[in-house]
Amino acid sequence: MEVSGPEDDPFLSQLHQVQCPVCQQMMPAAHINSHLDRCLLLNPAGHAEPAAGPHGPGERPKGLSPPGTKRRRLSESSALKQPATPTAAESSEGEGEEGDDGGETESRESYDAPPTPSGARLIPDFPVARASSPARKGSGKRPAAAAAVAGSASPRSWDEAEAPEEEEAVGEGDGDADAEGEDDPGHWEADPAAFGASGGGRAHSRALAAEEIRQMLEGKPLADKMRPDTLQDYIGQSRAVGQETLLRSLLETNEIPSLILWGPPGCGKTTLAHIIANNSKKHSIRFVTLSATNAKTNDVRDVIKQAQNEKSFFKRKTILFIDEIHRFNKSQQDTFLPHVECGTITLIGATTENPSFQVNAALLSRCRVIVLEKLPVEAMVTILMRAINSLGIHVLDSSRSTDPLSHSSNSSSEPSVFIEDKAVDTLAYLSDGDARIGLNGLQLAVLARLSSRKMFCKKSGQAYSPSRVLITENDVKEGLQKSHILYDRAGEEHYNCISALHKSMRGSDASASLYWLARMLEGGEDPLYVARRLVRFASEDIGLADPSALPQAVAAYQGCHFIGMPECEVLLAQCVVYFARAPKSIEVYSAYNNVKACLRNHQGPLPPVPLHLRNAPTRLMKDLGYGKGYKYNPMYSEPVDQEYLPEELRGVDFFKQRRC
Ligand SMILES: Nc1ncnc2c1ncn2[C@@H]1O[C@H](COP(=O)(O)OP(=O)(O)OP(=O)(O)O)[C@@H](O)[C@H]1O
Repeated sequence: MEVSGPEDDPFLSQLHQVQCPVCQQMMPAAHINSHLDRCLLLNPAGHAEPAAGPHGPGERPKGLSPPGTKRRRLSESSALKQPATPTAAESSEGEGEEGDDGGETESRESYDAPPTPSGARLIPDFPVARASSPARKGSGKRPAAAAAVAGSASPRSWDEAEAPEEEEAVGEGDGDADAEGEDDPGHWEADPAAFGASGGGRAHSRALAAEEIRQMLEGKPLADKMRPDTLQDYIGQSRAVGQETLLRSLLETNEIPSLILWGPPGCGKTTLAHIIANNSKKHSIRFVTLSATNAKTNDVRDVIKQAQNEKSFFKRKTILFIDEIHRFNKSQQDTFLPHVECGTITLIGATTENPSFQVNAALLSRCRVIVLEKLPVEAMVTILMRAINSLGIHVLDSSRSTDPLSHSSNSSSEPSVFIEDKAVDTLAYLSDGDARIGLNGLQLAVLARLSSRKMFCKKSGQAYSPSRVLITENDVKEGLQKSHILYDRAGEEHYNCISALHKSMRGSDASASLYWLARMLEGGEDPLYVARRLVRFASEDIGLADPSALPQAVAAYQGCHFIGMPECEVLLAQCVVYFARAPKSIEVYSAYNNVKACLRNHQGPLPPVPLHLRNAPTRLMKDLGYGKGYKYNPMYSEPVDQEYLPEELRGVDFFKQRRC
């Protein structure tokens, strides 16, 4: 059961037109959130010229464009170099195909037309530092529409400047990361002023020295540092928590129902729980975090006991967040059931697996399932830009010839670290909707670049000057390769690699099989996807040549399910090598295919089941001749001469050849 809003209905979307509060362009309501994400990139302070008027909707009157300023073209960033892959297509699905409010004369076109791969993101002229993030502040008030970036326009504030209390975390897990912060020597929280929702704060144009940036990036992963605390900074996911969704109203009135957050890795499940935690603490609700990867049933019982005490003595509610809830087995999940039922705890579970299969049906029926989607490229760009701005890194228009490194000014107010716009786009694209990969890839790319520069200066005896450093597209690709092997989990690579694995096992090449397995797992492939393929392989390619292959594959699947990555990788490796070395037989597989072909090619009605093979549980059936003449094999010491196929198929042997 997905929480949905009117924007989910394509028909209503057509009827219900809304106006963008930033650029004034009219568009279907369903597109407003994704449009705003991007429109605000162009008009961070809400200074867009009205699009309607004598020039038509979305058309900018000539001359209104600020001199020397190019507007970022959304469609271009989403087109991103590999437009044909399923990932690219998927990314844009559901988020609307609209471009921005456009610049010059093509705005209307870019709203409707498919993305064009030609242009780079347009950014301000070098070296003038300007922000590109919608979430930055610095220009005084946050534009009213900015709230809608995350689908929020509620007057009720979710981001009152209040330092969140630490979450109560039992065991280790994502929830712990937040609690670690204070003690972490490399700790740095993303400057909330740099992208907060209430105006003021660090201006994007603040120039930071390379060394300063390097120090900020050390320590915790950038993804953790950038985890938003408020719904306003929660990018995308408008179908789940956008304006006018039921969930959003419930959250805003602090009526948190029990929830199952279902979505792919890095799409914001834990982040949404973290935002709910921040908010609930303001209302004196306890928020306890457990990770099903390491929590025991006793931990759950302890939490429930404490929740009961809090409820009866202090009338205090408890929200229990369980990350990776699918890792709990059914009986562990049963532990929650009565307590969710009677309201002792409000359960929020996060899972990457389909809850219909992985969550107890009784528990599921007491929770609202919120489906979070893979983040589209545009949302990824917004998230990356938020990090880039808060780090004080400046985006460089790579189509321009000016070389920032050769710029001679030594003014300390000028930015010293730049990133190519196409590097941001590439990172957004290759992250495949996983913000963690994108942010951590960015962190590695910048750190690697800054560190190599420092090393170079040290080796060459030059004084290390935190002058200009440019992060290129290649740097981010390398960064991604280090943090995450380039692997398109939803696109062609996914199918290419699984096919290569299957063929290597079929060809009995254990070494190559391991290679393809590692390529997928290191690239972030779901181990259960690989395990499912192994189950299939066990029957299709090994079959009766080694009947123990199938139980092995099923065991590997279950093992992966129990322990998850990275521990389960060795289970898969063992199974893959076993299969590569196993004798192969396609006897059953091809015979079964022959039968299917026979059925498919059959002309006319299928032949009836021979009477002697029919069961005869009633007298009437017996009278009709059901079961008559059937020879019960165990009663015969000799082989029984009896027909089992319909009359017209007599003599067909599906193991020998296709006869139909
Ligand atoms: N919608 C979002 N808006 C802004 N930042 C996001 C969003 N989603 C994810 N992030 C960033 O990505 C990081 C990882 O996201 P998060 O931990 O919420 O993913 P997840 O869906 O819980 O993934 P997993 O299933 O792997 O645990 C966060 O720390 C945050 O910085």
